[in-house]
Amino acid sequence: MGTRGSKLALAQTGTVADALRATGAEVEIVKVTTPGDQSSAPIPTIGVGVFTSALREALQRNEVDVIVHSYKDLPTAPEPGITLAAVPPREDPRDALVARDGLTLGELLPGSKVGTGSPRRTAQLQALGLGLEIVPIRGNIDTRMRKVSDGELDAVVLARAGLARIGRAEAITETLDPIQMLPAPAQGALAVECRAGDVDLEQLLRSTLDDEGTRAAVTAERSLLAALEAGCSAPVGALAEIVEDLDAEGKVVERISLRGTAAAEGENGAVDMVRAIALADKDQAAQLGKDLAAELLDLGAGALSGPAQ
Ligand SMILES: NCc1[nH]cc(CCC(=O)O)c1CC(=O)O
Repeated sequence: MGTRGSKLALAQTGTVADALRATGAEVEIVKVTTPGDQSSAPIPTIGVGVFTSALREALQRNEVDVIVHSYKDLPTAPEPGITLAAVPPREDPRDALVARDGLTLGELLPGSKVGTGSPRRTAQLQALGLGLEIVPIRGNIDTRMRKVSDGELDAVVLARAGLARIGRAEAITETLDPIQMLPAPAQGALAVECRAGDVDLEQLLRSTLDDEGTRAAVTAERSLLAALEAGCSAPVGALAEIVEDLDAEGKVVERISLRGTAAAEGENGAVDMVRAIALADKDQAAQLGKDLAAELLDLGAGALSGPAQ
């Protein structure tokens, strides 16, 4: 099983390995270095797939048989020769604030320095109108949090799932409500891949690890992202949830509710975030994402150009 060497990647891969070992399978973990780990340039500059393509190459070269990614780091285009074998149950998808002195977002004074390297988080933080100063940062989770404990920043925004997986959830001072901050498409979910054609392994991975509800939710979110033709660094947020609804006969059925947000040009060229929500049957996840993307485009999403939005 191939993994990046970061604490987060090792924790994620370890969870998947343990689930497989519980079925009696023998698993060996192999570390693969990716250009995303070696460069400290901003992600929007070095491009989508920096964390994932080296792992996929190791898989294609038969150096490893299974790879585990943070699903949100995967490009939206499918990779020939590689199969998404399983999407395990998702962690809490929300973003989290790690602030000094236990502060929440609303308690941060105007001019407070909040660190994030994500255009999506930047745009949504600015849209809150709190007068926060957004400071671009990169590095692993520990490096980012250290900027708060060192006093260089007042707060950082990180994925709750990443903090939970490396055992640092206690540092969270506020879990951000999706009404304020929609997470990245597929945030908190893992993608487990193997070579297409490795059918026995694919079957084992799917039956052991796959979660149908998570798969439907991330399918909707990523279909929205793909339809907006945005990479992982673009300010697109999406969150799908499986909800109970009543059908025409009054019977309880499960549907998918999808919320999305994307950047649009506001007054005087400012970045505005437009938002929309839609509901569909669970087997319509991909179409739901496309429909919501169309609605966001109608509202003005995508009016801005350039790669690093
Ligand atoms: N882009 C980096 C990245 N990729 C996955 C996670 C966290 C885990 C997840 O979202 O599943 C993170 C760190 C973060 O956004 O705080």
